[in-house]
Amino acid sequence: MSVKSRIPLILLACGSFNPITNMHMRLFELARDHLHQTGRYQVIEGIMSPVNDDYRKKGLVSARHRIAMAKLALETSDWIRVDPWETEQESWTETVKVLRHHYNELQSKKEFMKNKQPTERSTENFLSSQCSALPELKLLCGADFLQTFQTPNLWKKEHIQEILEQFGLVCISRAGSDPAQYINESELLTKFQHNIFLVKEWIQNEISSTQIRYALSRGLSVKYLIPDSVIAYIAYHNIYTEESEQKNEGDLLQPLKLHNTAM
Ligand SMILES: Nc1ncnc2c1ncn2[C@@H]1O[C@H](COP(=O)(O)OP(=O)(O)OP(=O)(O)O)[C@@H](O)[C@H]1O
Ligand SMILES: NC(=O)c1ccc[n+]([C@@H]2O[C@H](COP(=O)(O)O)[C@@H](O)[C@H]2O)c1
Ligand SMILES: [Zn+2]
Repeated sequence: MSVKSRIPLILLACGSFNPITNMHMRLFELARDHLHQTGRYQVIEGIMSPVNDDYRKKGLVSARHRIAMAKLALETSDWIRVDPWETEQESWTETVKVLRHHYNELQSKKEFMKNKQPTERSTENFLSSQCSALPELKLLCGADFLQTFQTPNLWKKEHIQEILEQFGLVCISRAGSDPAQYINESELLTKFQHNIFLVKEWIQNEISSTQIRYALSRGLSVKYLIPDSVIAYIAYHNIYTEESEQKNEGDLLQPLKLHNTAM
């Protein structure tokens, strides 16, 4: 299959990014390599969508800062961008609705670009009149994210189904998580496994935002784990403190509040 006849594809990663780490950016690079190696896809854009403040996760600092840090970190990427839409909504948005939003955006852009000249931007090029099909939009995540599908009251079954059936998932391995096992254990995931790309990261790396926040709060170095520009931003605004770590302490995650019918 020539590069031109490949299916254009956009990767969307949803998460706290509190703060963004080098591994968050690696997820995109790993997923793109894997999809290109299938010979069927051409990855044209990566979108990082930080979660709304109303998600209520412990230690979640303001979206304004999380967005600013992600923008700084992604300055050196020519294909991954941060999208603030989720953070601009009045409350937390279910992930399937974030996917729907971005897909609708693509459709509107396509309509707009119909008779326009191609520009230097990759996505707009694909949306111009030369290409009839819309790009596919897939949710990008780490293996622990896939595991959360099993948590009672966290996800609606019909949402998991829509994510898998209408969009698809690209899942990067993570130490301590066995995505193949989660698929086997779930009838729904097994049914749609043709739409789940499992990507093995051979250079295992257990950077996590939580560990970064802990290190920072103890005054330890996080250099080479997150970009220098992000380290400088955190220091300048004194973002991660003992106080910020107490935020939402004891609170229930918004999806659990919304989906727990027993409450
Ligand atoms: N080291 C890693 N390996 C694989 N996937 C990762 C890794 N770190 C983060 N991810 C993935 O990145 C996405 C966003 O994750 P998130 O913002 O929760 O980061 P995190 O490092 O897991 O933070 P926290 O420690 O606060 O949970 C999720 O899909 C998560 O699985
Ligand atoms: N039902 C849902 O749509 C649902 C439930 C739990 C988490 N999520 C999303 O998954 C991501 C999880 O991020 P964290 O791993 O940082 O908690 C967030 O973007 C959150 O909005 C979605
Ligand atoms: Zn996480």
